[in-house]
Amino acid sequence: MTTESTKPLIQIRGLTKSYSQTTALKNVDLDMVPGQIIGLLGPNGSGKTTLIKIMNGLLRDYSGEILIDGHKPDAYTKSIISYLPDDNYFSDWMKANDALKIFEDLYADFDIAKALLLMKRLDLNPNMRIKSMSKGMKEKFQLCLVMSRKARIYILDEPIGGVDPAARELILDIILNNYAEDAIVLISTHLISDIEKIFDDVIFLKYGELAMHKNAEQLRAETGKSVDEVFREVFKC
Ligand SMILES: Nc1ncnc2c1ncn2[C@@H]1O[C@H](COP(=O)(O)OP(=O)(O)OP(=O)(O)O)[C@@H](O)[C@H]1O
Repeated sequence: MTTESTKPLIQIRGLTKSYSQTTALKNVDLDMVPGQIIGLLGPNGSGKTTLIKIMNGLLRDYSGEILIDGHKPDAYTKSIISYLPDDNYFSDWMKANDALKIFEDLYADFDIAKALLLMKRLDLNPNMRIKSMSKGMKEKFQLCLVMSRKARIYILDEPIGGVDPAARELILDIILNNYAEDAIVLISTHLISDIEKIFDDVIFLKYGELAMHKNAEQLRAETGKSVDEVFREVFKC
């Protein structure tokens, strides 16, 4: 029986996306249920960002179907997804405080007090100009914004790529402790060994095709290996 909590919040069927010469996604089927942190893994060019962009309604010319809470990507699905892109989207003139105000205006579910608290934990000054932040500081700041929304789905594209190893643990702790129990957190990353302990499920994409979607604990039990080791075997890296 499908209960409310096991009913997929994200359903993808036969998803295919081509860019002129390249097929970035081929016939991908995926179900994602609430209450899970899911690792979206694959080597460079395997289609992770393409999938994330389609989920966020940023790419529309695909074939197949993607339903998020029963809706094709649209204004409603944007309102329930909190998205951390892998690039910086702020203007040069902005201070952190300005971005906080913009988030407050844009998203009804944004909790500014929470964002300020997370910034304090990460030693970020709200009066700092975003342009003057280092790459790692910008990443931390964007994560504070994104995790301060009470969203049903969080999509984090490389959330710890630019931060130093010492801060990574703190960031993982912030991710783990700041999403609702019935939300989905989808994390795309190359730093598998650093993050895998927080994954419930892992998805492997290989040349745009779904190579695996499995419970991380089950994968480790079946293979006697870490997710990182299995990944290196599958992708020979
Ligand atoms: N705008 C574009 N125009 C043409 N081809 C593209 C475009 N964006 C992506 N591609 C191609 O689609 C494929 C998938 O790219 P995508 O960015 O989705 O991979 P990725 O798994 O996110 O890679 P990475 O780990 O390097 O970020 C690649 O072959 C890439 O060259």
